[in-house]
Amino acid sequence: MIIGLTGSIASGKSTVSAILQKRGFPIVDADEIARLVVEPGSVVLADIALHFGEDVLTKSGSLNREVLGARIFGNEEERMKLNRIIHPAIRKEMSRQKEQWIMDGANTVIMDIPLLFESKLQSFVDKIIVVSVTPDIQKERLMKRNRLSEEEADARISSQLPIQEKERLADAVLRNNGTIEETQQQLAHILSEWNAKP
Ligand SMILES: CC(C)(COP(=O)(O)OP(=O)(O)OC[C@H]1O[C@@H](n2cnc3c(N)ncnc32)[C@H](O)[C@@H]1O)[C@@H](O)C(=O)NCCC(=O)NCCS
Ligand SMILES: Nc1ncnc2c1ncn2[C@@H]1O[C@H](COP(=O)(O)OP(=O)(O)OP(=O)(O)O)[C@@H](O)[C@H]1O
Repeated sequence: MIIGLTGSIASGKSTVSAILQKRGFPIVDADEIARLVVEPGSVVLADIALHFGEDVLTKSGSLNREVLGARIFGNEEERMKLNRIIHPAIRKEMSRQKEQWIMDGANTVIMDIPLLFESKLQSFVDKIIVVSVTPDIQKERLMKRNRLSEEEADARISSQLPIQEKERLADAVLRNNGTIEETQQQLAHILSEWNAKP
């Protein structure tokens, strides 16, 4: 079974994915792949520099994530431009890793994809878990983790589908407002209902 793990920015996907990894589930992580495909020397990074200018690169030639983030969050045209450049490479590598895990005999593969609904990737997966938080907690955790102002946090949150919409499209919703232990319990319940084993 392929389980899609999604949610909103800073709702707790990586936290849940770390719990799953500890329990032995193989993880395909779209954020990690997004970093892999822009490594110095890659075609995708060259393409980004061509379309966004050399100032999105650091002196050593790697991607300056802070600069590019500030350019795309809050500017829909720029964000779509980046998505068009980087998403095909991310999708290709996600499929490759998934196939590899299946060939290696995994029963269940977890695909952690923040933009699963926005990018219409539902057909990649059999079941979808949405990790959800209330808007206040989400903003607070995002501002703290990324050291963002309220305005910057709002720009990132509003670049994605509203969390309520994602909840409606989910097979299961994990409410990550409380402690990690509470989240862990909800997760165990979902996995046992689906009989999902690594
Ligand atoms: C703009 C970049 C360089 C900013 O890097 P930064 O280290 O600040 O953020 P990071 O990559 O850790 O992403 C954090 C979260 O932001 C959200 N996010 C990232 N990219 C996007 C996007 N294009 N649209 C909407 N939300 C996004 C996701 O929820 C993600 O989990 C980076 O996010 C990026 O390369 N984005 C494009 C790739 C992408 O769409 N990634 C999302 C998963 S496919
Ligand atoms: N139940 C919880 N209690 C307290 N803090 C939490 C909880 N769950 C997650 N956090 C914290 O909230 C922040 C966001 O969580 P996490 O990074 O897992 O979200 P994410 O959905 O993966 O984010 P992104 O979309 O940006 O990749 C992190 O700093 C994390 O440590």
